[in-house]
Amino acid sequence: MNPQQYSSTNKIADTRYLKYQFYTETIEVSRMSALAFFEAGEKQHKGKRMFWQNREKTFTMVGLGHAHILEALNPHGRFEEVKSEWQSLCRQIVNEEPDVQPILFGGFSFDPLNKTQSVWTNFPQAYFAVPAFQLVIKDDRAYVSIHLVTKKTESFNDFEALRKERDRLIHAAQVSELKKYEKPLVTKRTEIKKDDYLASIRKVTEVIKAKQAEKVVISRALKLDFAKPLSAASALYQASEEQPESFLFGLEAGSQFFFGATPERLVKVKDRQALSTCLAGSIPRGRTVERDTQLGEELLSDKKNRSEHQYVVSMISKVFGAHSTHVSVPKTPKLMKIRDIQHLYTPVEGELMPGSTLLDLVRDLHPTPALGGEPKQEALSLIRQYETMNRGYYAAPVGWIDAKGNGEFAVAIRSALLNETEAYLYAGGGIVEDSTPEAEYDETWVKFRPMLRALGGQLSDES
Ligand SMILES: C=C(O[C@H]1C=CC=C(C(=O)O)[C@@H]1O)C(=O)O
Ligand SMILES: [Mg+2]
Repeated sequence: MNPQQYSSTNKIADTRYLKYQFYTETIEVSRMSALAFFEAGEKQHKGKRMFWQNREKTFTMVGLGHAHILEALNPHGRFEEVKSEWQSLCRQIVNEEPDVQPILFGGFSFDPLNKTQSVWTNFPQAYFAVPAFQLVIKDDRAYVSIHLVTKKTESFNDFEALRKERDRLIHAAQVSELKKYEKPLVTKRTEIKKDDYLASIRKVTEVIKAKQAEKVVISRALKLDFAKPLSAASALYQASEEQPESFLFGLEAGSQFFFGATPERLVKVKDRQALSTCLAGSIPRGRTVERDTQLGEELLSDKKNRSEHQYVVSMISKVFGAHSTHVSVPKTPKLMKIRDIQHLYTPVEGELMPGSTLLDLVRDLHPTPALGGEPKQEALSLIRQYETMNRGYYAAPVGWIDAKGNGEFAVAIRSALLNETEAYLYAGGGIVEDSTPEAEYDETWVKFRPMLRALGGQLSDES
């Protein structure tokens, strides 16, 4: 691979990978179910699997096993660390494949400075991996790649063993019966620190009225207990059934599995074209067409929701202005209608400037005021102060980047952490001057709905 493919302005001299060789081999295979491939790795690769499907369903990636792991330890430089390590590693690619690139998949925690004890024990501040076996389905074609990152110069035997395992996985995925996954049986549903959540909204609203911040996103968690452990494949299946019009992602870290079906793109880069989505401001769907349209119109003209949205548009436009040219931002939001909820939505596009990369955009965008607030640092410190939980990877960037610098990150909302027989679900909302705790509380219930339905935790009077 040509080292110049990456920005030549990367001045961090990284010698860590000079001794490594990064071998890749890709074959085209008959199309198969991505979930069946994920499931085929249940025994050999459990704890080290990844799943991604974009909102448009034109790109699906499944990763099984880790050829290489990148974990960033420095809370202040984690984006840089991942970026420079990935660039260095890509320089060691021995042979370039024409159809698909090796992918680095993973995510970041929402706030590395939040020290609140949490259930996210297996997830470091940044957790990325190059899969040993990578299935990519795009343009109606399927490819399986093997990746081997090694210091050994003679790795013929290792590669032979990987080919055998690849063929086993493909065969298992192609001949497996389509599994019927049962809805899990929920034995208990707990609202975590509901009173603290309501109190935090009151406090934050006061702080906003006192002009110490303009917007702060406050969230809360629900816990579900299951009669028996829920498999990662089954959780993904349920999420895709319930929320097909979203990004679908899953990231395993040992016995824990973070997954979700989010409508929100943080940023995508393809051939140096960058695209982000401003998504903030919400109202439920109506039961009839008339009511639905009426609610949509109400959302479009509601002052509080428009202000929630505008902070996001301004911030994303500003970040795009710093990293790209030809920035386009529609003047007024549209509606994004998904199964349970309607959102205000504004796409932002631009052409990356030389020297700017996808991970630079991720670093500067996260968290947008759709998940953090405005101003960013004040909002983060208010969240640390008033939100009595640790978000872990909820509301943080999860996604992928390939060896050419193309990739996409979603904002990991409408998500849950699966921890054997328990699941933690998260939802929040943008608090502005005229927010009320009751309305925000109701809004979180609507946002919990897709994951609750997927995990069988909805009450019988909820749909
Ligand atoms: C924080 C969440 O949603 C964000 C994204 C869209 C709309 C939002 C809102 O209207 O408050 C939130 O900013 C969540 O789903 O947990
Ligand atoms: Mg809102």
